[in-house]
Amino acid sequence: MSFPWLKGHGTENDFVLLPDHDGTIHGDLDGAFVAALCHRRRGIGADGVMRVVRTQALGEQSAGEWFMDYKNADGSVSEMCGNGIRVFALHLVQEGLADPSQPFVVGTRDGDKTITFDRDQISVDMGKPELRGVSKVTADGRTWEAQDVRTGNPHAVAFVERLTDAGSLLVEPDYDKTTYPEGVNIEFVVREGAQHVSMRVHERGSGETRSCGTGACAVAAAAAHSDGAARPVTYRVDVPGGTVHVTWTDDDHLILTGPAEIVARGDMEWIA
Ligand SMILES: N[C@@H](CCC[C@H](N)C(=O)O)C(=O)O
Repeated sequence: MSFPWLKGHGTENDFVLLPDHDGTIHGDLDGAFVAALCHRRRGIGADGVMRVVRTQALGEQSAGEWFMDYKNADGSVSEMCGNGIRVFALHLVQEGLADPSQPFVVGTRDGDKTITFDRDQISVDMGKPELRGVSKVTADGRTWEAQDVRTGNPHAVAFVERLTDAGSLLVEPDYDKTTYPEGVNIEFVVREGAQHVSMRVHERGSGETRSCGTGACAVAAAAAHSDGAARPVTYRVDVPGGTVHVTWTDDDHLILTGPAEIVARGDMEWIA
């Protein structure tokens, strides 16, 4: 059986999109199938998969018609993906399923997210960050303190001198399993100037990726917190795949702004 699919990315965090509007094609979106699709050698290759499905068809609660059913490259479920939701929103707009002239809502496992288009930039209201305590992360034989930040999903943010300090990131850095029993996305951050940082990330369920939107939000919140910055404040966050901006508003919301691109579409027959 063939089914529609698309490939897209947001600052090179790349995704396979599976339109399944009524939830009749992909069942529960099997984790093993997602992992096979995402494999960089044996599959299509991606950091994650997003099923484009009606909220009602999944039985989820959302004010939005469309729900981002997101899974990581290893098939595990995550609550939220900041780059993915911009790609998802662009797809809805390109297919005439959402109107970019006004804000619209997309449902996620982290609740409803409001999307706003401004030419080639897409903004997502990511909600309120939660800054918890500090734990430790270890990579390439070195250990740093890391700020625990929740931006819908868990993050450990470590400020380092150089992005290369974290080594190859081919293996998952060590982290405090008591603080993060559900696993964690780990960001290594360098300060580049006032309200300007750069980062690398090792994502839970996907390994090192070229960008992470929820991670950029966690990094901006951790930097603003340690700077004692007055709100509203905007941080520029450089990632290996480009640049995003994060504004921490007066009313304590993080707004993630960046690009998105759909690069391919077609029908697929998965025969593996
Ligand atoms: N790349 C994403 C985050 C995807 C989910 C993450 N790996 C997790 O397991 O929480 C982003 O852009 O936010």
